[in-house]
Amino acid sequence: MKPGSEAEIEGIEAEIKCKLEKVNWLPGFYSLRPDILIANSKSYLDGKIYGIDAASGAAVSVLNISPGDHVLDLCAAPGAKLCMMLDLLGDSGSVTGVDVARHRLAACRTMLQKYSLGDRCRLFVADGTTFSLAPLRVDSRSRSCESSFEEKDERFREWTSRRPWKERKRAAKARETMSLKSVTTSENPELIFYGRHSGVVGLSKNKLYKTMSDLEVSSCGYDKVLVDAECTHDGSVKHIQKFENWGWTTLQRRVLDALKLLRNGFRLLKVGGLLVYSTCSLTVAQNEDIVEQFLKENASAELQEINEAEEWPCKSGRIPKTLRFDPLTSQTSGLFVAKFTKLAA
Ligand SMILES: C[S@@+](CC[C@H](N)C(=O)[O-])C[C@H]1O[C@@H](n2cnc3c(N)ncnc32)[C@H](O)[C@@H]1O
Repeated sequence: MKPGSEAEIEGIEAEIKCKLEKVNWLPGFYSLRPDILIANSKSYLDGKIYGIDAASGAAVSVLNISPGDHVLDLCAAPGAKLCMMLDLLGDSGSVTGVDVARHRLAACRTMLQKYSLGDRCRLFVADGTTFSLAPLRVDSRSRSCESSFEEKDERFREWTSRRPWKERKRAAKARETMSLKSVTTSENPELIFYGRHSGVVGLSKNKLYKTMSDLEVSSCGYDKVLVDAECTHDGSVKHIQKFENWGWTTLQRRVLDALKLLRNGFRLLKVGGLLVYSTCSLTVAQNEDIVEQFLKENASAELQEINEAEEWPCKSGRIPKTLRFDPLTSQTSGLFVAKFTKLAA
């Protein structure tokens, strides 16, 4: 439930004709009978309730988002976790959402606008395995992270969905080039949304597209990173049919992509920051094997205990400190969660 809407719970129950049962292990979460459809209800359309699996909510809460955090969501679309992160962030800090699928990220933008949550958010269509943009730290605390080069290029005005004709033409051309090359690595990520307090308004393009050196990342990188990697979705009953039709090659590709996403997410994390890696797959190949390989490669990565999980209806993964939610144990979709911190080199 959107924070602040709890007071209206009786009205919401009356409207959707169903009692909301508190999920007693996850604050702010309520469960509904599976036959209740909320998508057309007024409460949903007014943004008082969202539909998000409790295990996904748990993965976000593991990040321990606090006001002022600069958060990176490397696989953001369609955006349920991103919305929850923005809700937790309050009125300082920022969330940068990245996704390689433009149409999915556009749906995410619609959701942000529907829930009026986009104020501190920016969305980029980009490949998360190579994304390199720094968070925009505009508060006095971290001014030293800003570059001091002279800016001569034009500055971003407030976001409007009605883009000037010239700008739309430029964006369409950029998309065309991108699809021709079918890689985004050498191109600037495509900014498809930014909120009034995301740090983008008033900024020059040079500054927005400034990438971070490894040295800068240690102090100016993101405070929190979520890598909710694309997987074979076999932990979700809704998607299980798709998994049956996919083969060994799909699995191998997903494993490789997930490892690359995790590596890059971790590269962009500042020292002392937290990264959560999650997938909705139940396979060891997409979960524990990746964690194991990643820890082998990264002496500065430390797997963290998820203390909250003592109260949660989930099991330990095959590697201690990792978690697995599954439909039987947790009455949620399947989800694997691992939490890392970055140690000083
Ligand atoms: C499991 S979904 C993410 C769900 C999302 N976190 C949420 O809560 O709604 C995985 C997403 O990863 C995106 N993706 C796959 N490969 C990617 C890549 N290399 N870079 C960025 N996004 C990628 C897919 O387009 C998909 O939207």
